[in-house]
Amino acid sequence: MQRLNKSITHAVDRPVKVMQFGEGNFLRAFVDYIFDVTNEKTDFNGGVVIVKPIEFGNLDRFHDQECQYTLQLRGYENGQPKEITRQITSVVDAVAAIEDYEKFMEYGTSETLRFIVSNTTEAGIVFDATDDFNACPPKTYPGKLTKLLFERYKKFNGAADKGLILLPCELIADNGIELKKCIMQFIDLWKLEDGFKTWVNECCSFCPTLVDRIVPGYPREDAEALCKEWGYEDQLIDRAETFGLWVVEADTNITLDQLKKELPFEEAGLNVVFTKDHHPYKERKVRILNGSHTSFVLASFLAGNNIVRESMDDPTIRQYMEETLYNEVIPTLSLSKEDCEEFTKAVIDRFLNPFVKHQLLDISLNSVSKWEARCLPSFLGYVNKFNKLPKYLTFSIAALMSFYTSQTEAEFNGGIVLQGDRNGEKYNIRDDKAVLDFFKENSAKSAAEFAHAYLSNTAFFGGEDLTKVAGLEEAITNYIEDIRNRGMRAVVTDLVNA
Ligand SMILES: NC(=O)c1ccc[n+]([C@@H]2O[C@H](COP(=O)([O-])OP(=O)(O)OC[C@H]3O[C@@H](n4cnc5c(N)ncnc54)[C@H](O)[C@@H]3O)[C@@H](O)[C@H]2O)c1
Ligand SMILES: O=P(O)(O)OC[C@@H](O)[C@@H](O)[C@H](O)[C@H](O)CO
Repeated sequence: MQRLNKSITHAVDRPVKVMQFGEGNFLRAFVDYIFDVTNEKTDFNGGVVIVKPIEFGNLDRFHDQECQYTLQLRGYENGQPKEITRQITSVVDAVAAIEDYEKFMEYGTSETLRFIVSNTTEAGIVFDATDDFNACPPKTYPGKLTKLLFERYKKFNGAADKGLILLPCELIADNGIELKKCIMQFIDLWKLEDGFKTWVNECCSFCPTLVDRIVPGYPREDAEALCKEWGYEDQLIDRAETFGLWVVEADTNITLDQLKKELPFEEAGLNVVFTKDHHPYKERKVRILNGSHTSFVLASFLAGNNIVRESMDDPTIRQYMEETLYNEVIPTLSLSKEDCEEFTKAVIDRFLNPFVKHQLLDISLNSVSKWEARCLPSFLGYVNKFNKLPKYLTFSIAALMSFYTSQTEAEFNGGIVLQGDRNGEKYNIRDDKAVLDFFKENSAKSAAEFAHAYLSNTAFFGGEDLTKVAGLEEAITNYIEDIRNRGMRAVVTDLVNA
């Protein structure tokens, strides 16, 4: 069978206007789709060049099919099933920042470039004082970007119209502001000239954004049948839900009107909100949708489920999930109860999407930092507001600790994971090395010692010592002991019935 290529998709040659750091499933199902539709429906006419920002992995799959790929969006809209299968042609090239450094810089300093998007996971936007300006490229994402901007500033003699608009998609708080902060730190560390600092400050826009689309990615089970049906081979098939929302905040260097004009997403009929304040959208999404994932997924997995949809069909987990959101998360949010309840209802419908097989183990990646970012604010908000422990959010800590229980290391995708045991079946626990080392060392201890070690580890809870929360250590100790003795299914069933 022929490999997908430009002659099949009839891709049009377009100038590179967008540079995208990250080649993962999410950006391809979201940002590249958005630019693809915008190219079709408006005169935007911009290509995306994908940059692989880290050493890991290679871009052969992209080059083998001239960066073309098929995206399948599936879900329900107004009670009716909806499916969009679309050949994405917006990506015009893919380069590795390390291996293809010169080409990467060529794109970075091209006349036509105007936007930078990124999704480098929660680990990407960091300042590291050991990063080196003279390295080609510097090792961190913000370090690479600082050097790229500097080369651009030099090449165009600081021309104001050669500044860039940065649209980071990472799910961290104030992603645009954090990214700019890191760049400013690198400018100071590397003693780059004042004119450059002024150019970055005045001619580049760092727009915080919030993204929302559930992307399970490559459909392993169906890929062969799909390729047969389409009549071509595609190693980059991507699958996601039909729902998608991008909230983009204008920074002070650009007006909302100019941003809308430069990014004609509204004209293209896309669900993009341009706003002066993205915070309410972010709080609602991260605390309700992501917080819900992080609080029920580990318990659900240990209770025997494998995907989100199956968890929603499990009455015990469904009740766990709904009571967490309605009784414990929503009362801690700043938006109105009505607004939050409407959003929650929509999230439940999205979790029920029969076409999306979202693996619990995929969501479980890096759960310790996710609990801190997505659940801790609701947990502490509830304790402060009601002066008691929230039943389910408290239990979710014990579920996380049970899921992370292991002394066995294994190799996975070139890295080290811990191997958990679900009734004799092995599963991978994937997180930062320091987190895995902690659980390897502590998870075999008595329930009381394990609970004390975890809750008092302030690095896991934004500097908070959770042993100071009245009754928490005892509650977690009891849950852990109970789960060890009777298994997750029995304990979680009793929990929802209590
Ligand atoms: N999958 C979803 O449903 C979904 C939805 C919304 C947001 N997200 C966000 O997307 C991210 C994961 O993306 P994905 O699902 O496409 O996974 P992925 O593993 O396919 O992609 C991750 C990307 O991040 C890059 N990366 C990883 N560590 C990095 C580092 N330290 N510095 C620079 N780049 C780094 C990788 O090169 C890769 O391009 C997560 O941060 C998640 O919050 C995912
Ligand atoms: O992608 P992660 O690993 O950061 O988090 C897992 C899920 O909560 C997440 O992917 C959601 O499905 C997504 O954020 C929805 O927009």
